[in-house]
Amino acid sequence: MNSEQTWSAVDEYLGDLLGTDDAVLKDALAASAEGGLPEIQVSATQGKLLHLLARLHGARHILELGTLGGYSTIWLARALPTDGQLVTLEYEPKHAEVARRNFQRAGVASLIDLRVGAALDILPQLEKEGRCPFDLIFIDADKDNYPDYFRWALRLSRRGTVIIADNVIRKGAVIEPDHSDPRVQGVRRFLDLVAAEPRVSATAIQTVGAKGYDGFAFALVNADA
Ligand SMILES: C[S@@+](CC[C@H](N)C(=O)[O-])C[C@H]1O[C@@H](n2cnc3c(N)ncnc32)[C@H](O)[C@@H]1O
Ligand SMILES: [Mg+2]
Repeated sequence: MNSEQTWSAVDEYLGDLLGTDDAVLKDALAASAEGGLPEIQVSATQGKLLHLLARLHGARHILELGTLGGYSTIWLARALPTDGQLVTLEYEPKHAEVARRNFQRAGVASLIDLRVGAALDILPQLEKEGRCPFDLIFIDADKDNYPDYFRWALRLSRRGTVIIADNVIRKGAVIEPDHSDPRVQGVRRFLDLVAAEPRVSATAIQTVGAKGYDGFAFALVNADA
Protein backbone atom coordinates (compact mmCIF):
# COMPACT_ATOMS: atom_id res chain seq x y z
CA MET A 1 0.00 0.00 0.00
CA ASN A 2 1.23 3.52 -0.72
CA SER A 3 0.89 6.24 1.93
CA GLU A 4 -2.46 7.56 0.64
CA GLN A 5 -3.95 4.05 0.69
CA THR A 6 -2.63 3.45 4.21
CA TRP A 7 -4.07 6.76 5.47
CA SER A 8 -7.48 5.88 3.99
CA ALA A 9 -7.39 2.33 5.38
CA VAL A 10 -6.51 3.64 8.85
CA ASP A 11 -9.35 6.19 8.67
CA GLU A 12 -11.74 3.37 7.73
CA TYR A 13 -10.43 1.23 10.61
CA LEU A 14 -10.83 4.10 13.08
CA GLY A 15 -14.26 5.01 11.72
CA ASP A 16 -15.51 1.44 12.06
CA LEU A 17 -13.91 0.92 15.46
CA LEU A 18 -15.11 4.19 16.99
CA GLY A 19 -18.41 4.30 15.09
CA THR A 20 -17.79 7.85 13.92
CA ASP A 21 -20.01 7.83 10.84
CA ASP A 22 -23.58 6.60 11.37
CA ALA A 23 -26.28 5.75 8.79
CA VAL A 24 -27.68 9.30 8.72
CA LEU A 25 -24.30 10.81 7.91
CA LYS A 26 -23.57 8.11 5.35
CA ASP A 27 -26.96 8.85 3.72
CA ALA A 28 -26.08 12.55 3.60
CA LEU A 29 -22.85 11.73 1.79
CA ALA A 30 -24.66 9.40 -0.61
CA ALA A 31 -27.25 12.09 -1.38
CA SER A 32 -24.47 14.63 -2.00
CA ALA A 33 -22.71 12.25 -4.39
CA GLU A 34 -26.01 11.51 -6.19
CA GLY A 35 -26.58 15.25 -6.49
CA GLY A 36 -23.23 15.54 -8.27
CA LEU A 37 -21.53 17.53 -5.49
CA PRO A 38 -17.73 17.32 -5.28
CA GLU A 39 -16.48 14.98 -2.54
CA ILE A 40 -14.52 17.65 -0.70
CA GLN A 41 -16.21 17.47 2.70
CA VAL A 42 -14.28 16.71 5.89
CA SER A 43 -13.65 13.04 6.64
CA ALA A 44 -15.72 11.16 9.23
CA THR A 45 -12.95 11.30 11.82
CA GLN A 46 -12.49 15.04 11.20
CA GLY A 47 -16.25 15.62 11.39
CA LYS A 48 -16.30 13.87 14.77
CA LEU A 49 -13.37 16.03 15.89
CA LEU A 50 -15.31 19.20 14.99
CA HIS A 51 -18.33 17.82 16.83
CA LEU A 52 -16.30 17.05 19.96
CA LEU A 53 -14.59 20.46 19.89
CA ALA A 54 -17.98 22.19 19.70
CA ARG A 55 -19.22 20.11 22.65
CA LEU A 56 -16.04 20.66 24.67
CA HIS A 57 -16.47 24.37 24.09
CA GLY A 58 -20.18 24.29 25.01
CA ALA A 59 -20.93 26.10 21.74
CA ARG A 60 -24.50 27.41 21.40
CA HIS A 61 -24.01 29.64 18.36
CA ILE A 62 -21.96 28.33 15.48
CA LEU A 63 -21.09 29.92 12.14
CA GLU A 64 -19.89 27.85 9.19
CA LEU A 65 -18.54 29.24 5.91
CA GLY A 66 -18.92 26.65 3.13
CA THR A 67 -21.83 24.20 3.54
CA LEU A 68 -21.49 21.96 0.47
CA GLY A 69 -23.96 19.09 1.15
CA GLY A 70 -24.03 19.84 4.86
CA TYR A 71 -21.87 16.98 6.11
CA SER A 72 -19.72 19.02 8.52
CA THR A 73 -22.82 21.10 9.31
CA ILE A 74 -24.66 18.01 10.59
CA TRP A 75 -21.67 17.02 12.74
CA LEU A 76 -21.56 20.52 14.25
CA ALA A 77 -25.34 20.86 14.64
CA ARG A 78 -25.40 17.62 16.61
CA ALA A 79 -23.17 19.28 19.18
CA LEU A 80 -25.70 22.05 19.86
CA PRO A 81 -28.23 22.18 22.70
CA THR A 82 -31.89 22.19 21.58
CA ASP A 83 -32.00 26.00 21.72
CA GLY A 84 -28.69 26.37 19.86
CA GLN A 85 -28.29 27.81 16.35
CA LEU A 86 -25.93 27.21 13.48
CA VAL A 87 -25.69 29.66 10.59
CA THR A 88 -24.09 28.15 7.49
CA LEU A 89 -23.21 30.02 4.29
CA GLU A 90 -23.13 28.51 0.80
CA TYR A 91 -22.61 30.16 -2.56
CA GLU A 92 -23.94 27.43 -4.86
CA PRO A 93 -27.76 27.08 -4.83
CA LYS A 94 -27.44 23.47 -5.96
CA HIS A 95 -25.23 22.60 -2.97
CA ALA A 96 -27.64 24.42 -0.65
CA GLU A 97 -30.60 22.48 -2.01
CA VAL A 98 -28.91 19.12 -1.34
CA ALA A 99 -27.82 20.34 2.11
CA ARG A 100 -31.37 21.41 3.02
CA ARG A 101 -32.69 17.94 2.24
CA ASN A 102 -29.85 16.38 4.22
CA PHE A 103 -30.68 18.57 7.24
CA GLN A 104 -34.33 17.48 7.10
CA ARG A 105 -33.41 13.80 6.93
CA ALA A 106 -30.85 14.18 9.73
CA GLY A 107 -33.46 15.85 11.98
CA VAL A 108 -31.32 18.98 12.52
CA ALA A 109 -33.11 21.42 10.17
CA SER A 110 -34.65 23.40 13.04
CA LEU A 111 -31.18 24.23 14.38
CA ILE A 112 -29.79 25.46 11.07
CA ASP A 113 -30.07 28.78 9.27
CA LEU A 114 -28.70 28.14 5.76
CA ARG A 115 -28.02 31.30 3.76
CA VAL A 116 -27.30 31.17 0.05
CA GLY A 117 -24.89 33.68 -1.49
CA ALA A 118 -21.31 34.88 -1.33
CA ALA A 119 -20.09 34.71 2.26
CA LEU A 120 -18.56 38.19 2.00
CA ASP A 121 -22.02 39.59 1.17
CA ILE A 122 -23.79 37.70 3.96
CA LEU A 123 -21.29 38.28 6.79
CA PRO A 124 -22.07 42.03 7.04
CA GLN A 125 -25.79 41.18 7.12
CA LEU A 126 -25.23 38.83 10.07
CA GLU A 127 -23.47 41.66 11.91
CA LYS A 128 -26.34 44.08 11.13
CA GLU A 129 -28.91 41.54 12.29
CA GLY A 130 -27.03 41.16 15.58
CA ARG A 131 -26.53 37.44 14.99
CA CYS A 132 -23.11 37.60 16.60
CA PRO A 133 -21.07 36.85 18.59
CA PHE A 134 -20.61 33.23 17.62
CA ASP A 135 -18.98 30.75 19.99
CA LEU A 136 -17.34 28.72 17.23
CA ILE A 137 -16.64 29.65 13.62
CA PHE A 138 -15.66 27.04 11.03
CA ILE A 139 -14.06 28.48 7.87
CA ASP A 140 -14.22 26.04 4.95
CA ALA A 141 -15.34 28.04 1.88
CA ASP A 142 -13.17 29.34 -1.00
CA LYS A 143 -9.57 29.45 0.19
CA ASP A 144 -8.63 32.64 -1.74
CA ASN A 145 -10.88 34.61 0.60
CA TYR A 146 -9.58 33.11 3.87
CA PRO A 147 -7.86 36.38 4.89
CA ASP A 148 -11.17 38.29 4.64
CA TYR A 149 -13.01 35.43 6.31
CA PHE A 150 -10.60 35.62 9.24
CA ARG A 151 -11.14 39.41 9.52
CA TRP A 152 -14.90 38.82 9.57
CA ALA A 153 -14.62 35.91 11.99
CA LEU A 154 -12.86 38.26 14.42
CA ARG A 155 -15.59 40.89 14.01
CA LEU A 156 -18.24 38.29 14.79
CA SER A 157 -16.36 36.86 17.77
CA ARG A 158 -16.22 37.44 21.51
CA ARG A 159 -13.51 36.66 24.02
CA GLY A 160 -13.43 32.84 24.03
CA THR A 161 -14.65 32.25 20.47
CA VAL A 162 -12.87 29.42 18.67
CA ILE A 163 -12.06 29.95 14.99
CA ILE A 164 -11.22 26.80 13.01
CA ALA A 165 -10.04 26.91 9.39
CA ASP A 166 -9.84 23.81 7.21
CA ASN A 167 -7.41 22.91 4.41
CA VAL A 168 -4.55 25.18 5.40
CA ILE A 169 -1.69 22.79 4.58
CA ARG A 170 -2.58 21.95 0.97
CA LYS A 171 -0.32 18.90 0.64
CA GLY A 172 2.56 20.94 2.05
CA ALA A 173 2.32 23.66 -0.61
CA VAL A 174 1.67 26.18 2.19
CA ILE A 175 5.44 26.55 2.69
CA GLU A 176 6.01 27.73 -0.90
CA PRO A 177 5.92 31.56 -0.93
CA ASP A 178 5.74 31.80 -4.73
CA HIS A 179 3.19 29.04 -5.32
CA SER A 180 0.99 29.89 -8.31
CA ASP A 181 -2.27 28.52 -6.81
CA PRO A 182 -4.38 31.41 -5.40
CA ARG A 183 -5.77 28.99 -2.78
CA VAL A 184 -2.25 28.44 -1.44
CA GLN A 185 -1.68 32.20 -1.44
CA GLY A 186 -5.02 32.63 0.35
CA VAL A 187 -4.13 30.28 3.19
CA ARG A 188 -0.62 31.77 3.44
CA ARG A 189 -2.04 35.29 3.83
CA PHE A 190 -4.60 33.93 6.30
CA LEU A 191 -1.85 32.32 8.41
CA ASP A 192 0.18 35.55 8.28
CA LEU A 193 -2.83 37.47 9.59
CA VAL A 194 -3.41 34.93 12.36
CA ALA A 195 0.28 35.06 13.33
CA ALA A 196 0.23 38.87 13.51
CA GLU A 197 -3.09 39.12 15.38
CA PRO A 198 -2.55 39.91 19.06
CA ARG A 199 -6.15 39.04 19.96
CA VAL A 200 -5.76 35.31 19.20
CA SER A 201 -3.76 32.35 20.43
CA ALA A 202 -3.33 29.94 17.54
CA THR A 203 -1.88 26.74 16.21
CA ALA A 204 -2.14 24.67 13.04
CA ILE A 205 -2.08 20.90 12.77
CA GLN A 206 -1.12 18.77 9.76
CA THR A 207 -3.43 15.85 9.10
CA VAL A 208 -3.38 12.73 6.91
CA GLY A 209 -6.32 10.43 6.25
CA ALA A 210 -9.06 9.64 3.75
CA LYS A 211 -8.79 13.23 2.51
CA GLY A 212 -5.04 13.01 1.86
CA TYR A 213 -2.50 15.39 3.40
CA ASP A 214 -3.87 18.70 4.70
CA GLY A 215 -4.59 20.36 8.03
CA PHE A 216 -6.55 22.68 10.30
CA ALA A 217 -5.74 25.99 11.97
CA PHE A 218 -7.24 26.78 15.39
CA ALA A 219 -7.41 30.23 16.92
CA LEU A 220 -8.81 31.12 20.33
CA VAL A 221 -9.92 34.72 20.65
CA ASN A 222 -8.33 35.98 23.87
CA ALA A 223 -9.61 39.52 23.91
CA ASP A 224 -12.77 41.30 22.82
CA ALA A 225 -12.51 41.73 19.08
C1 LIG B 1 -14.93 22.43 0.97
S1 LIG B 1 -16.59 22.78 0.61
C2 LIG B 1 -17.35 22.75 2.21
C3 LIG B 1 -17.34 21.39 2.84
C4 LIG B 1 -18.17 21.27 4.08
N1 LIG B 1 -17.80 22.29 5.07
C5 LIG B 1 -17.96 19.89 4.70
O1 LIG B 1 -16.85 19.64 5.18
O2 LIG B 1 -18.90 19.07 4.67
C6 LIG B 1 -16.58 24.48 0.23
C7 LIG B 1 -17.94 25.05 -0.09
O3 LIG B 1 -17.82 26.48 -0.10
C8 LIG B 1 -18.64 26.98 -1.12
N2 LIG B 1 -18.19 28.33 -1.51
C9 LIG B 1 -17.26 28.67 -2.42
N3 LIG B 1 -17.14 30.01 -2.50
C10 LIG B 1 -18.00 30.52 -1.59
C11 LIG B 1 -18.34 31.84 -1.20
N4 LIG B 1 -17.76 32.89 -1.75
N5 LIG B 1 -19.28 32.00 -0.25
C12 LIG B 1 -19.88 30.92 0.34
N6 LIG B 1 -19.59 29.66 0.00
C13 LIG B 1 -18.67 29.46 -0.95
C14 LIG B 1 -18.50 25.96 -2.25
O4 LIG B 1 -19.60 26.08 -3.16
C15 LIG B 1 -18.47 24.66 -1.47
O5 LIG B 1 -19.76 24.11 -1.36
MG1 LIG C 1 -12.49 21.55 3.89
